[in-house]
Amino acid sequence: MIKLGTRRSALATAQAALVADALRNLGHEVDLVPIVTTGDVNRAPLEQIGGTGVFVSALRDALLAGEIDIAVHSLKDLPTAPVDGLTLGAIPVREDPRDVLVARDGLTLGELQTGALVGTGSPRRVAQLEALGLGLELTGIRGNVDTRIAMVADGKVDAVVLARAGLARLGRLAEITETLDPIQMLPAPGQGALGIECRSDDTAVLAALAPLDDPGTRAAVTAERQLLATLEAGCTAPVGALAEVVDGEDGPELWLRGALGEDGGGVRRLSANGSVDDPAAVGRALANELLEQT
Ligand SMILES: NCc1[nH]cc(CCC(=O)O)c1CC(=O)O
Repeated sequence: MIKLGTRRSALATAQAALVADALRNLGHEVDLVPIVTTGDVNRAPLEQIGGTGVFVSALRDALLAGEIDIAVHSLKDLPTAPVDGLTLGAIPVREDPRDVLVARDGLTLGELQTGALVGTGSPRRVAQLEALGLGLELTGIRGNVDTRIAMVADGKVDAVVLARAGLARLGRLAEITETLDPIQMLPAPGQGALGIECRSDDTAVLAALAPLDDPGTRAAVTAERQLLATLEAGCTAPVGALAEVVDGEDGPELWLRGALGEDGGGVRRLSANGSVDDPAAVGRALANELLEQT
């Protein structure tokens, strides 16, 4: 019996169900264990209560205490610092990593008028939206995906920016009015990917998780997360990153794009290629290049 810990939000529940089903299809018995985190109870802005890491620590505590055997995380919410005794046993194939616009009347970003109110609490999204110079009015919002979409329907904002992957997992792709090109809006490091965490010494669970791992996704998100770690940006800082395994002249290569919000507004963007066998090196190199430009 594998005990899978999950938060109660619709997105966390959907993601836990995906992993539970995959494990059951492989013949494992899975028990879902609900976990409540500070971020679910306290509605204050995330920056005030410790960033998106607050969603993660309760799950990690339960893992280390043996109350659960695996935790399913949105990789973009998982702090980059390793935790003693825990490891990512599997990183499954990722969903479309891009951000999307959900706007009133089917509008796209380019169709929103100057002064249109766009809801997002993410410094990464704010930095990149402002850099487009569209004169949009940005307002910090928090809440789950349903709440954010409801703010558009209720006329509280003209649009919100969300991760496409979340909408896909909640069956709400029909709400999207535009999928944003990463040239304008680089997603968060790890966006669209799940990280399945377990105890490093739990050989039975590690063996159960191994078939769920996708090496290409693991390489891509390793590069993105190393870029973030090297920038020492933490999870609420304005960093965008997107890596892909592409066919190079001498076989597969890792292609990484990075975006860094600057203090005075504006966004610095760079990209790098490197070996699929050392994705962290690609992330580190690109981070250093971005820092050199400051
Ligand atoms: N920060 C909340 C969060 N964490 C993961 C997702 C979406 C799913 C994913 O990116 O894997 C979302 C919602 C959003 O940003 O729209």
